[in-house]
Amino acid sequence: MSKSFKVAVLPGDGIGPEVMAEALQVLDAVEKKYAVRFERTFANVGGAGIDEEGKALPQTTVDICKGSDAILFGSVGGPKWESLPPDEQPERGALLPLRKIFGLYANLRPAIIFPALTGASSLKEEVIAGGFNVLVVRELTGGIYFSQPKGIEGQGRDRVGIDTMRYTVPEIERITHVAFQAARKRDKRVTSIDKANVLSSSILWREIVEGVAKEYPDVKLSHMYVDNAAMQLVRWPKQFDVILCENMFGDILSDEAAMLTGSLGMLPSASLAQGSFGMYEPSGGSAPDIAGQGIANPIAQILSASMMLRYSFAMVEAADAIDGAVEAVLNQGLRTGDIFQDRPGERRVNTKEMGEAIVAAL
Ligand SMILES: NC(=O)C1=CN([C@@H]2O[C@H](COP(=O)(O)OP(=O)(O)OC[C@H]3O[C@@H](n4cnc5c(N)ncnc54)[C@H](O)[C@@H]3O)[C@@H](O)[C@H]2O)C=CC1
Ligand SMILES: CC(C)CC(=O)C(=O)O
Ligand SMILES: [Mg+2]
Repeated sequence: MSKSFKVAVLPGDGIGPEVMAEALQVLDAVEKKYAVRFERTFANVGGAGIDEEGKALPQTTVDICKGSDAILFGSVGGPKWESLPPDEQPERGALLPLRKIFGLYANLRPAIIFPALTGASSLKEEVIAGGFNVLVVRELTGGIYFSQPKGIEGQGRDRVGIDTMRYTVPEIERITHVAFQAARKRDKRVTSIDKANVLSSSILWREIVEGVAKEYPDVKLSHMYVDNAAMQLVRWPKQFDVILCENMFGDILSDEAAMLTGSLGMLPSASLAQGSFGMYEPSGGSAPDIAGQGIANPIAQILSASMMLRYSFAMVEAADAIDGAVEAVLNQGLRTGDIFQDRPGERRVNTKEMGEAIVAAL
C-alpha cells in the first residue's frame, strides 16, 4: 500500500500562488515516481484570507492545518492591505500567529550556491570559488517580533512605538540544540550571533548557548556580533557553517545570505516544531514588484517542498531527487529573470517554464 500524507496548501498573496502552482506540479511528479500520495487541502491565508473570508488567518485555515501533516506556504502581504490596522495585516495577522499556534520555533534556511550560479551571486567569483553552504538556524517564535509589551501608545506627537526583545532560557536552549545537532551532520561549526555588547537578551543568549555547547564537544562554537556578521557574510562567507540567531537577526541575515546564492527566489525554508510537523515556505515575501507577471523564480518554493519531504515525511530519496532536478535545470542554463546574467548558454524562462523543466528533470 502506498503512503499518504496530508498537506495544507496555503498559497497566499502576490507571487505566492504563481510559485506554489509549480511546487504542486513537482509533488505530482513525486507521486508518480514514488509510492506516495499527497492529499492536498487548499486554504486562504494573508490578503487572500482577508478578501475571501474577512480575516488574514481564518479559523477554517487553522483547522485545515491542524488536520494536516505539514503546511506548504507561499507568501503573504502587499500594498493592498497595508492600510489595515497592524494586527489585521497579512504578516502580523496570519504569518506570525501561524508560527506561534503550531510552535514552529526552529527556522532552517540553507543558503547553498549552485555551481552554475556563481555568476549570479552578488559576491566576486574568487570569494565564492568552490561554492559555499551556510545553514541559518533562526529562532522563530520569540524575540522582538513576539514579546510584550508591544504597540503604539499615546496621542499625536507624544506617541511612543514599543517593541520588546525578550528571551527565556528554554527558548534559547531548544534552538541551540537544533543548531548543534544540524552542525553535527555538517562541518561541525556553529557561529552564534548576538549583540551582547548592548542587549541583555543577547547576554543571556550567549551564556545559555555556551552551556548547551558543552554537550557537543565535537562541535566548535564561536560568537559574533550581528553587525560584524552582516559584514563577514559578504566578505568571506565560507568561514560560516551553521549560523545560529534569534528571530530578527536571522530574518535579516538570511535575506543577506540569499543574495549570496544569486536571489531571494532561491532560498527555501523549513519552520519546524517538536516532532515531525513543519511549515515550509520560501524565505522571501510576496514580491509585489513582479507579482502577476508570471516571471517569479519558483525554485525557493520547490526547494521548500523538498524540505517538507525531507523533514516532515522522511522521504530523503525523493527530496534528494528534487534538489538534483533543480541543479540539473540550472546546469542546462535555464534562468528566471532574477538569476539571468545573459551569459553564454543561459536561457531566460518564466515561472511556468522553470517549473516544467524541473518536473521533466525529475
Ligand atoms: N513569509 C512571507 O510571507 C513574507 C512576507 N513578506 C511581505 O511581502 C511583501 C513584500 O516585501 P518585500 O520587502 O518587497 O520583500 P520580498 O521578499 O517580497 O521581495 C524583495 C525582492 O526580492 C524579489 N524576490 C523575492 N522573491 C522572488 C522570487 N521568487 N523570484 C524573483 N524575485 C523575487 C522581489 O521581486 C523583490 O525585488 C511585504 O508585504 C512583506 O511584509 C516579506 C517577507 C516574508
Ligand atoms: C513577517 C516577517 C517576519 C516575515 C519575514 O520577513 C520572514 O519570515 O522572513
Ligand atoms: Mg524576512
